[in-house]
Formats: sequence, structure tokens, C-alpha cells
Amino acid sequence: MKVIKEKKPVRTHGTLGPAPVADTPLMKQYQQLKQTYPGAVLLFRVGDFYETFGEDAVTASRILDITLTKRGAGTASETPLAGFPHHSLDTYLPKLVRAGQRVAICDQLEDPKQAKGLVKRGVTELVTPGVSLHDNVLERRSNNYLCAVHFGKQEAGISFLDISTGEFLVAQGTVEYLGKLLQNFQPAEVLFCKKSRQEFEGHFGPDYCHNALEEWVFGHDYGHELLTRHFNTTSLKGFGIDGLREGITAAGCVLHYLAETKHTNVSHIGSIGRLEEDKYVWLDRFTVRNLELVQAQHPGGVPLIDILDQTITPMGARLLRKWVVLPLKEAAQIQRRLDTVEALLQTPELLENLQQHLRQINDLERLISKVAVRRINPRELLQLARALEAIGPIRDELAASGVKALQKLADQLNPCATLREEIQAKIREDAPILTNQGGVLLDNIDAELDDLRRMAGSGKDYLFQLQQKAIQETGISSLKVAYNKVFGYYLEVTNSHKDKVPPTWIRKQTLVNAERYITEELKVYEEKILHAEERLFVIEQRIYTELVLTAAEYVPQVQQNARAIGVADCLASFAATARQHRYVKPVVDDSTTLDITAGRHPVIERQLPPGEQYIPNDLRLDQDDQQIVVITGPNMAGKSALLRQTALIVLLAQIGSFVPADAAHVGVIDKIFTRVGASDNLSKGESTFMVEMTETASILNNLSDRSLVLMDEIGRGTSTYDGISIAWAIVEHLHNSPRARAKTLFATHYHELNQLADDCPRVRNYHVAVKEADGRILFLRKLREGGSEHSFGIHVARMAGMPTAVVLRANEIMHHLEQERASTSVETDQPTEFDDLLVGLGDAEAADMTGGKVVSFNGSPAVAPEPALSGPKAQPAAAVHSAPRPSLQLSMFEPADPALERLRELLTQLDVNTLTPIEALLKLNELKLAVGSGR
Ligand SMILES: Nc1ncnc2c1ncn2[C@@H]1O[C@H](COP(=O)(O)OP(=O)(O)OP(=O)(O)O)[C@@H](O)[C@H]1O
Repeated sequence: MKVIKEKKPVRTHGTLGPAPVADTPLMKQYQQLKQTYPGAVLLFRVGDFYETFGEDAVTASRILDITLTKRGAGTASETPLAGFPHHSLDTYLPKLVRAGQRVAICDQLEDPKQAKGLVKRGVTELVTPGVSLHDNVLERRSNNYLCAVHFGKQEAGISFLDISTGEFLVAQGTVEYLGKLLQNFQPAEVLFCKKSRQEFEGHFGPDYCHNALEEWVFGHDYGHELLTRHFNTTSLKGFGIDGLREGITAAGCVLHYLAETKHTNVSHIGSIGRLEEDKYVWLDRFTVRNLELVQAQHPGGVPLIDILDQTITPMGARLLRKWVVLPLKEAAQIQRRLDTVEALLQTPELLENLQQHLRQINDLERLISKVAVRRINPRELLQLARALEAIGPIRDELAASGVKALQKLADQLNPCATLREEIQAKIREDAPILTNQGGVLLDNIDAELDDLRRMAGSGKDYLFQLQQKAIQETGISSLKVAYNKVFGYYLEVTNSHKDKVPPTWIRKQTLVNAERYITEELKVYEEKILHAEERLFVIEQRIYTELVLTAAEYVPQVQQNARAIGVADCLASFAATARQHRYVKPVVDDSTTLDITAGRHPVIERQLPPGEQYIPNDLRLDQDDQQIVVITGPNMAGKSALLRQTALIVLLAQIGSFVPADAAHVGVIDKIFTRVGASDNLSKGESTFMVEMTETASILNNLSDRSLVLMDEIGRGTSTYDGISIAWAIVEHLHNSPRARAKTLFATHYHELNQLADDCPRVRNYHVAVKEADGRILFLRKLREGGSEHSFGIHVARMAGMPTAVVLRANEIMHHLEQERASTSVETDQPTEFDDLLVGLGDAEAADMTGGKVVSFNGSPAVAPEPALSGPKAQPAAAVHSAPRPSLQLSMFEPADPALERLRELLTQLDVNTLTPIEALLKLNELKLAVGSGR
């Protein structure tokens, strides 16, 4: 086959072109392999090139920017062709994988020189976004997870595996829990069953890089069998996961996929851990996103992790990302971390020494994984030895620290001295990456190896002497002995001297300016040298492989080292951040208080322009008196910053970090819910408002006394009155719910909500202070007690550079509207989206939301009916507490209309406790249709 030498970058966006035709034995072989790996780009090794054909060639040339040419141009078997030299695999493979492609690497399985007929070829590795050991594909400081999801009848199962570290996790629970885990772990590839595609995308969106597998892979018994076989156990009890039926299915699917992608040496996956929902603070996926914990929401934004991360090793960096999204709930466990950070801060020398040694550690975890899968090169093996060399001093440092938690870590460290010494005694410091071309091992390891080296070395000396002799004999001073793969050793004579060449020399090749010859003597020596070299390479490879096998016996110890190093690194990072950014140790206990003195936003305070200071604020929430704080203030005042900083301080405290404040007392929080009146779903074409409401309903259904709720501009996706009504009802619900007194921060533009405090004793009004001077406002950023009088949107518009005429006109309209509002009385009681929200909540919640003043769904009063519903829906905001308040719920259930009768019937049948938000939405739609059609 013709090999294309010059590869000029050409972009192609054409059609896929004809598929390759199996017109030769080579193409037949290609077709067979291609059919075995449908959906993967097949890199087909031919000689020194990896070639792609047909559709694959079009894809490869587009992603890799390589020439797209044709095989069999002008013939019936014409097909697109694109290829690259085999030694460029490391450059091109990551590009394909990062572009979301699965790549099957097909190699020559025998030496083409020895092959009789067609060279044997086979796929040696299937690299996919979620299953990769290639450094160029992986990010050093974050994990690369493959994930499998399985939807069961009651619950769903999920499993994560990072093959590059051996970490294998499983969980089972509600779809919401899975959504949260997907958001936390950000898998590179998700596997699910073909028939679950719609369900998966309905819940989690279409954006995950995924692979839909056949239904039979998702069987519990099959999964169980794969797991027990892999771990060589009879049951899964030892891992504490035997009850997780759906989780086991998902984990089995992960192992199945490893085998399918030809990853068979996976002994480094030594255990499977359970992600226990109860152990960690519940952060719904919106909270992880809104608080920008590990990922900024907008390009150029800075996530919390960037401020926090002062880890030195990749193990530390990867662990910190997990700690940040999985804050702890057990006060004692948190306290242990905090005490250790304090000890490190109080002993600067210990912290410095520890960090100094950590710099030598490298990626111990991924290095040992490469040992397990037998894909470690000599230089990496040396790195492993150097990393192990640093374990001893770290162990000594931690052991002598006098700090209990650090001493415990020291106990887990094992310098694996025997292995380290063996590596260092065998591998040359300047060893190459490849193991098949010699120069890997030191002298005096193997007698035969030493002999062969001498022979190869002296052979080369001999060739030099032969060159000198030939120069003397022929008088051709420019004559040289050289080597190439085709002719072996030869004598090269320039054209000007070729008439001096003796007749016994055999001409082998004619170049433009020179002739190349061989002689009998040269051939004999060449044989000897090449034979010695070949044998030498074989011996080196054998000894190297034995060394890797020896190293493989240390996988569990080295993995344990890696884990302990990760923890030490994270704690040291907390101490370093606390020192650098003036964080303090929070008091974390089982009380129900949240009391922050002079709290700051950890990210914004680092982003302010030089000379600007972040204004700290105090904030206290307590379920017994100040349970809900309604914060009003103009746009840009700093309301969102305050909400977020409160959540971030809680979160930092509960991952064991010091916090940006002068003091903080954090009674352990079990759930953090965040809802920001969103506009970000608009791009997906969803009804923003509906999404907002469905999610809010889900929040309200899941609260506990220990929960922290942040509501930022909830209701702004609808008209002002609706918005105020919804916001009002939600605050009431949070206040009156008999189930939970969740601590709540509620930021709003609707200053009307300040009137809530009159009815609800645990609701307190605060505002972010601004100063008005000369018709302009100055942001003071200070949280003060009391509500605010009016909104300042127009002032902000002026600040933003809105033309004066527009600003003046806006002022005029606002005054007009305010006057109108004051003179209007009771508003319409048509059902609105607010009613829809109640539908999603169920009887108990609906009653909670309206302060127990709602008529139950079967039409009779659920509680002694009071004449007025204290929701503002029914009246304009300005008159909330003065006008009589008709119940919008009553209007919804007047019995006269048969459609409404039917609606009532449907609602009564509904078990809202088992509905997911998505199902609730669908149900709602159904109900609307039912009412509309009069069914
Ligand atoms: N305490 C503070 N000290 C200094 N700067 C602050 C402080 N709080 C907020 N800021 C700055 O003010 C900007 C606006 O704050 P934020 O987004 O919290 O206002 P907001 O009241 O929520 O506004 P909007 O209602 O428009 O969402 C922030 O991006 C930040 O740069």
C-alpha cells in the first residue's frame, strides 16, 4: 500500500465518502476488525503508519488536521484514507479521545520480517474518554472517571471507576442523588442501557459523553459474578455493598466495559467503596454549580477550589476536589481535621518540611497503576523509586509531630525500601523511555548481558578500525562506514573516488553523489554485532519485565502510601491557605447555631481590584429565634455575595478547613440547598420559571432542622405579583413547616416581603446598606437590621451607563406604577403557576405553605378554616396586610365544574412522595390537559 509521506493539514467537512471495500487480504483483515469494534475509530497499523479508512478517515482528518486522501483513487474500491506515523500516536491519540471518540488501536502482532503471508494484526487497546491510562489524555490534578448508571424499579445505581488510580466507587439511591453525584464527579464517560437513553437524558441532560450498551450487560447476577470474580471473593459483604442491587449492576457494567476495552490487567482495582449518602452534606447539583465549588459557571470565573488548592501532589489535588464536594456531617471527624490544620499552622517548621518532602512525591498513585497494568516505562519506574525515597522522611516528620492524626498517617506510610533499592540498583539514571532498544539497565546485573555489551561495543570499535584500514588501503580519506536498516553496515564512497574502490567490494546502492558497498569481512562482523545487540535487547526486556512484576507485588502498599500522602497534602494545603488568606478555625459542633463574625467571600475577596477591601459582615441564624433572614437591597448591593459566602463558610468548616471570618460557630448542617432565580435554563429551551418552581418544590420537600436554604431572587422569572406571591408563600412555608425549621437566607428585590416579619416571629428583616447622595447610590456592602424602603434598579441602570433620558423616563413610570398600586384593591384569583407549585407539593406541604390555612384536596377543610389566606397572591403587594385575603386554593377546587371534579380525583390518586420533579412536571402537564379537554 502506498504510504503518504507528506501530510499537509487540510480541513475537510465533506460527506463521509464510500466505505472501504475488502478487495485485498489486508482490507479483508481491516473489515473484520472494524466490524468487531463498531463505533470506534480504528487505527490500523500498516508498516510505520497508523491508517484510518472510510468514515474513520474523515473523522480523523477533521479532528487531527491531517491530510485526507484516497485509497484506490479512481477505482471501484476508492475510499477516504488518512494516517499518521506510528511514533506520533502519543500526539494524536489524546486529540481523538478528548474529542469524545473511542479509539481502537490495532497493532501488528508479529514481526513483519518473520511473518509468513499477511502480518497478524489485532486490537491491543480500546481507548475511550473514560478509560485511559495515557498521560496526555489525563489531567494530573483531577480524576478521570468512567461511570455506569442503572435505573431500577425503585432506585437507581451508579458506579465510578478511575482506572488510572484504581479508585472504584458505587452508590444507590434516588435519581436526585445520582444527579448530585454526576455533578460532583464529572465523569468523562457514562455508560447506560440502550433502552434507558431517554430516561437518562430526561433526568441528566444530553451533554454527558456516553455509550449506550446492550440490555443484557445490566443484569444483577452478571454484575455480581463479575465483581466477585474480580475481587476473588464469594460475596460482596466485605465491601458493605451486598444490599445495593442496582449499584452492583452498575459496577458490574463498569467491569464488563473494562474487559471490552481490553483492560485485563487491573489488579490495582483492589477494592470497591460505597458512597454513603448519609455521611456527607447533601449539596444538590444546583448548589455545587451555583456555589462554583469546582467549576466556574462562566468563562473566566474562578471556582472555590482554585483559591483553596495549595496541594503539592496530584493525589492531594484529586482528594481535595472530592473533599470539597463531599463535606462531612460528623462533628468529631470534622474536629479532627480542624485540629490537625491548627497544629500544622502552629508549627510552621513542620508544615514547611512536610511540603518540601511532598514536592518529591510525584504521582505515586498513577505510577503504581501503570505498574499494575504493565505499562510503566523505565523513566517512570525511576520516578516511582524517587517518590518512595521521599516517603521515609515524611513518615519521620509526621511521626515526630506529636499530632495524633498525623502520627496515624505516619503509621500508614511504608517506604517500600526493598523495591526502591532494587529499581535504583537496576535502572540507569539516563534510561530511555522505550525498553526494546537497550540502555535501560545498569552493568553488573547479568553476566550474559555484560558479555554481550562488550561484544557489541568491541564490534563497533572493530568497525571503526575497519574504516581506518579501508581509508589507508584505498587512499579515500572521506570513506565512511555507516548503517541503515535495509542494507545493514556499508562503506560509502563519494562519486569522485569511486574508481579507487577495490573490485572485491560489492556495490549495494547508488546515490546521487555516492556509492555504497559491502564486503565479506563487514558482513561477518555485522552478523556478530547485530546478533549480540538483538540478544542484548531480549535480555534487557526480560529483566525489566521481571522488575515490573516485582513492583506489582507492592501495589497495595504503594496505594496506601498514595492515600495517606493525599490526606497529609490536603491538610497541609488547608494550613497554607489559612495562613495566606487569614482564615480562622471555626467552632463546629452539634448545636443548631450558625453564627459568623466578620465573614468574607473566599473567592470575591481575592478578585477585588488592588486597593479595594472586601467588606466583612456578621450573620447569625438560629432555628429558635432568627430562623429566616430576608435580605433586601438594590441590585449589585452584595446580597448574592452574602448568601454564597455563608454557604461557603459552612462548607469550608465542614470539610475541615479554616474559614474566611474573624470567628465562626457552625452547628453541623446536613443539607445545603441553593436556588437562584435562574435564567440559565433558557438556553435549553425549558420554561425557566417552571424549572425553578419544580426544583423549589423538591427543595421544600426535603428539608430538615439542620438544613441551610439559600434563596436568591426566587420568583423573578414571572410577573412581579406572581413573583412576590411565590416568594411570600415559600418563606411562610419555611417558617411554618412543622417538619423542619431550616435556616434560611432569602435575598429579594421585593421589599414588600419585609411585611412577613409581622406575622412570622422567626423571620427577620435585614438589608444591605447603600447611601444615596445627589441622586446616586454608594454601595456600603454592610448588612444592617431592618428592611429597605424601595428598589434601586433605576440607579443601577444609571451606573451602568443607561442614557439619561431612559433613566428619567423609568423614574417617571416607576412613580406612576407605585401610585397605581397603592390605589388598586383585590386582584384576580385566577390560578397561576403558584397553584402548579402547590400541586407538586402534596397536602401536607400545601398546608404548610399557607400556614395551615388551606382546604385539603378532597374539598373539606384540612384544618379549621380561617377566613383569610395570608398569601399575597390575592392582593397587590402594597396591600398585603390590610385587605381581606380570599383563598386561591378554594377557587381551584370549587366542585361545580366536571373538569375540576376530574382534576380533584386525579390529584387524590397522586402519591406525591414518590414523584421525582420530572415526573411531577409530566403529571402536571397531564392534569392541565385533563382540565383543558374536560376529561
Ligand atoms: N462585602 C463586599 N465587599 C466588597 N465587594 C462586594 C461585597 N459584596 C459584593 N461585592 C461586590 O459587588 C458585586 C455585586 O454583588 P452581588 O452580586 O452580591 O449583588 P446583589 O445584591 O446580589 O445584586 P443583584 O441583585 O443584581 O444580583 C460583587 O460581584 C462583588 O464584586
